[in-house]
Amino acid sequence: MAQMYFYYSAMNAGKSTTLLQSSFNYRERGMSPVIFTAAIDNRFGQGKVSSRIGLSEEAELYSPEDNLWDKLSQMNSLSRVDCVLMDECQFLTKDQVHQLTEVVDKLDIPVLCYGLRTDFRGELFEGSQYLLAWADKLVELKTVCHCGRKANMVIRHDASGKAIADGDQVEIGGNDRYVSVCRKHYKEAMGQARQAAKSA
Ligand SMILES: Nc1ncnc2c1ncn2[C@@H]1O[C@H](COP(=O)(O)OP(=O)(O)O)[C@@H](O)[C@H]1O
Ligand SMILES: Cc1cn([C@H]2C[C@H](O)[C@@H](COP(=O)(O)O)O2)c(=O)[nH]c1=O
Ligand SMILES: [Zn+2]
Repeated sequence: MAQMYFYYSAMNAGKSTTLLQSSFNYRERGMSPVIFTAAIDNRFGQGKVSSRIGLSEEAELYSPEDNLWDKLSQMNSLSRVDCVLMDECQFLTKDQVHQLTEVVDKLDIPVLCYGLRTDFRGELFEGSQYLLAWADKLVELKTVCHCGRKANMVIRHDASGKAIADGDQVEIGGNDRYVSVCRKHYKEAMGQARQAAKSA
């Protein structure tokens, strides 16, 4: 029986790298994986999954209004899909996570989802919330804070490099806007950001 996996982490933990490595593993066994990424995240050009260490592959795009069951069942009827690799899964909607469970349960295709657990405010993204609730396997990918602890939180900076405590949940960016840190250093940064906002 196929399963749904959620590989989650803070930013810069190697999610895209791991996804591309899985794709390579499927292909070298003569199998056909399909890669999807969020249309909104166009940091490395649209229709591509790229890792910061230089690997890159073509990807299908998804947007919140897309029905992933319709897309994937149609693709699978034209040519067998052996595995679905989904990047930036924090941007999935609740309905789309449900559609992906249907791909696993009805088509018996493994779905491997990669994404952030929480946003810069420490709140769950919608996609991550339902993946944490419904995936068969939860796998944490780890990265390191500047202090050496596991970095499981993400700080967003403004243009001048100051940590921000509030704002829209979604803002596309990379190392220029975000840094992954441990919970202790996240709390310190948020305390300073709130203090600065009060005295401004
Ligand atoms: N196989 C690996 N070996 C060593 N470092 C890695 C490996 N994969 C990723 N990294 C490190 O992780 C960083 C982030 O990789 P990336 O896949 O872009 O992360 P994410 O998708 O989680 O943001 C890279 O810059 C590199 O420092
Ligand atoms: C923390 C946080 C992140 N985002 C965005 C920033 C990036 O475009 C992606 C995550 O990229 P990754 O390196 O592949 O993990 O998500 C956001 O919109 N809001 C946030 O709070
Ligand atoms: Zn730390």
